[in-house]
Parts: sequence; structure tokens; C-alpha cells
Amino acid sequence: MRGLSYSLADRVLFDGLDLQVARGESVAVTGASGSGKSTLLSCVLGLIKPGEGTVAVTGTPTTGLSGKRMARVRSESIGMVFQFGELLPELTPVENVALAPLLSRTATTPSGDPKSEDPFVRAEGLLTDLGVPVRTATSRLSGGERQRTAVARALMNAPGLLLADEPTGALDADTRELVADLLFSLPRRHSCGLLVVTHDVTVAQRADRVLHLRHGRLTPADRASAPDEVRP
Ligand SMILES: Nc1ncnc2c1ncn2[C@@H]1O[C@H](COP(=O)(O)OP(=O)(O)OP(=O)(O)O)[C@@H](O)[C@H]1O
Repeated sequence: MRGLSYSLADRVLFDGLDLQVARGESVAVTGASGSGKSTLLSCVLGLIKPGEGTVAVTGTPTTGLSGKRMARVRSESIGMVFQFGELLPELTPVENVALAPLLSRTATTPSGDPKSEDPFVRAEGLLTDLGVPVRTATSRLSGGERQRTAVARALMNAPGLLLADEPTGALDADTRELVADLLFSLPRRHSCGLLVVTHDVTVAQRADRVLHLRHGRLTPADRASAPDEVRP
């Protein structure tokens, strides 16, 4: 993201913000409630158009893309982990993970060979790798198992960029540690960039870089020592 600016009706949210996340790297963004962390991810996902500035995902400029082409960038290049997992309880864990590529028919293997691997086989492999029981109902999974299922789903398209919005926010302390360990191991294991937004400083500190969002800009967290406030 380069020179990103975005305003709400009553205040400036981003004011010439810059951010680059490399493959193999993890970056955590912290900031006060309402500072714009989730909105930042929405700009990367192309769900919100910035007033000024540019966004590129795995080298593809996305700022001016049509909805259809942006949807393709999302399905091919981005994986997303939400705070509450957002799994469908009616489906099995394997079905939850395989669903998006089955619907969009854009599943790729890590080597980038489209459709060369059955989504169900890949989903089961990822879940097994992440320690999720595959022969159980989704509704019976523990909180940590649900989030690991959500991580497996985000990895299905072998994304160049993983986004996570408060990925441990709904977990107890022990489970949070396990899921955070897993999440921050992904950039190196899967050769993707990881951008995490979180309130949780103990989670953020695991990232290669921690940035603080304040007054519409990102600064290294250790330099952001003044108390936070949301600027009117
Ligand atoms: N659809 C919307 N329309 C108008 N304003 C919005 C919309 N979505 C979010 N906002 C506002 O944008 C600001 C930033 O919201 P955002 O969710 O990005 O903050 P955040 O830093 O992620 O907050 P939190 O840590 O509480 O989740 C907030 O003031 C919020 O009320």
C-alpha cells in the first residue's frame, strides 16, 4: 500500500499510509479501537476503495480493478482468517475448507498448477497437517480446532498474502498461544506474507515487524509510546 488515504464522513482514517509485506514475512498492526485496523484489511481485499493511493497484491495493482477482477485476485492470491472462524456448522471440517475452491473452481496447488489436486484431498491434507480431526462434526470442534480449520481454509489457494483480523480474539489464553504459534509459522512454511491486525500485544510481538496505526499512519510500535486517541 502506498500513499493510502481514506476518510469517513467525520474524520480522516488513513493519511498517506504506506505498508509493504514481503513473502515469508509477518507484520502485525496494532492500534486503538476504531483506528482503522479492519478497514485497512478491507482496502487490501478491495472491499473499500481508498480516496488516494495505490494497493498491489502479489505484484498486481488492485486499486482500479473491477469487482470481478478483484474477486479473482482475492480467490487466487489472498487467504483470510476472521476472529470467529466463520465456519459453516452444517458442513464437515473438510467441506468447510474445500468449499471456496469447489465453488470458484480456482484451486491451485502450491506449485501453482490449477486444479491438479482434488480440493477434498488438499483440504484433508491441510487439516491433518494442522492437527484438526477430520472425521468429526464442525460443531464439535474446540475453539482452537475451529481456528485451525479457518487457517487451513485460508491456505487452500496457496495464497501469496494471508490476512488475519483478530485471529485469536475469541480464544482462551492457552489456545491463543497455540493458534498464534501456528499462524506466525505460516509465512516461512508456505512462502506467503502475513498481515495480522490485533489488539493483543502478546500476539503482535510474535511478528517480524509490529506497526502501530495512529492518526492515519503506521509507525514501528516501539516508537508509538504516546497514549492512543481516535482523532476527531
Ligand atoms: N461501513 C462503515 N461505514 C462507516 N463507518 C465505518 C464502517 N465500518 C467501520 N466504520 C468506522 O470506521 C472506523 C474504523 O473502524 P475499524 O473497524 O476499521 O476499526 P478497528 O481499528 O478495526 O477497530 P476495533 O479494534 O474496535 O475492531 C470506526 O470509527 C468505525 O465506526
